[in-house]
Amino acid sequence: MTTSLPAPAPAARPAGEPVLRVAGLTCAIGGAVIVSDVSFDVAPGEFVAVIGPNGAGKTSLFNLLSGLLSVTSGTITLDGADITGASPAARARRGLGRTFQSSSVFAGLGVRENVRLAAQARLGGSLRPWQRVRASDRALEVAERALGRVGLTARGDALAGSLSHGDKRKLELAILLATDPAVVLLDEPMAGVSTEEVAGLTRVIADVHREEGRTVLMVEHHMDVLLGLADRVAVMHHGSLLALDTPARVTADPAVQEAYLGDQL
Ligand SMILES: Nc1ncnc2c1ncn2[C@@H]1O[C@H](COP(=O)(O)OP(=O)(O)OP(=O)(O)O)[C@@H](O)[C@H]1O
Repeated sequence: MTTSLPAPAPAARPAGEPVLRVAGLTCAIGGAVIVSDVSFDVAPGEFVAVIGPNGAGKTSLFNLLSGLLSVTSGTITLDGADITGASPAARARRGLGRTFQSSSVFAGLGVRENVRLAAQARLGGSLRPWQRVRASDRALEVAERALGRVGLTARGDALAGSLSHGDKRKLELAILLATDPAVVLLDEPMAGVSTEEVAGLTRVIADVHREEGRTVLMVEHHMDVLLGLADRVAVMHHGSLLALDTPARVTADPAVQEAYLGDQL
């Protein structure tokens, strides 16, 4: 049984335009500029890695994109629409989804139930009561499909809290996929994952990108994983965008090596 979520509203974005455009993005908090004049475009289906030393502004950039932090100046355009002042929920409805560094899973609920709730919220949020039963059936189908995509079908009945770190990360991804985002922000999806589980999680993320055609932006400290997945790498340093180029060019860039002060890239 296969199903898909309702087709998203037609994009306002003309063909060839970026799916995400960030222009002059700046965020100042209490006199400190934590993101400074960052501009870049992301093409539909592109995989952009976001790297940088600790405190460089990577998570803050994601918080600005997803609406958890307010923009001081600059604009964010998603699929042709200005979302700079939109709420996180409005951005999610427009197709911007994100995972968090810390786990967002309900540990006391079943694995399938966690994903079904996310699908239900997406499908049933604006429905009238008599339409909700149908939405509930469809939410279960969407949940099964998302679990299949991340390889957790067999764990559907398990309590989410009983999963290994790696499987919890897969569950977070399934929860995200159930909301059918066009642009996916992954914030350190490998954090806390055992070395043995990194390869499996990397494959799942690669599939979500290649086979599902989703645009991915990913912050990750596992550099070997990132450089293998990414079309381009954005390097943040002191809140600014230091470089944005192919993995090969970025790793050879003396300014990037300097930013890491000799740390292995
Ligand atoms: N809400 C906030 N209020 C004040 N300062 C903040 C806030 N959020 C982040 N910062 C500061 O902004 C800077 C960038 O932090 P951020 O978490 O974005 O860096 P990062 O590159 O994600 O770091 P890490 O790799 O360690 O997660 C840090 O100096 C941090 O202390």
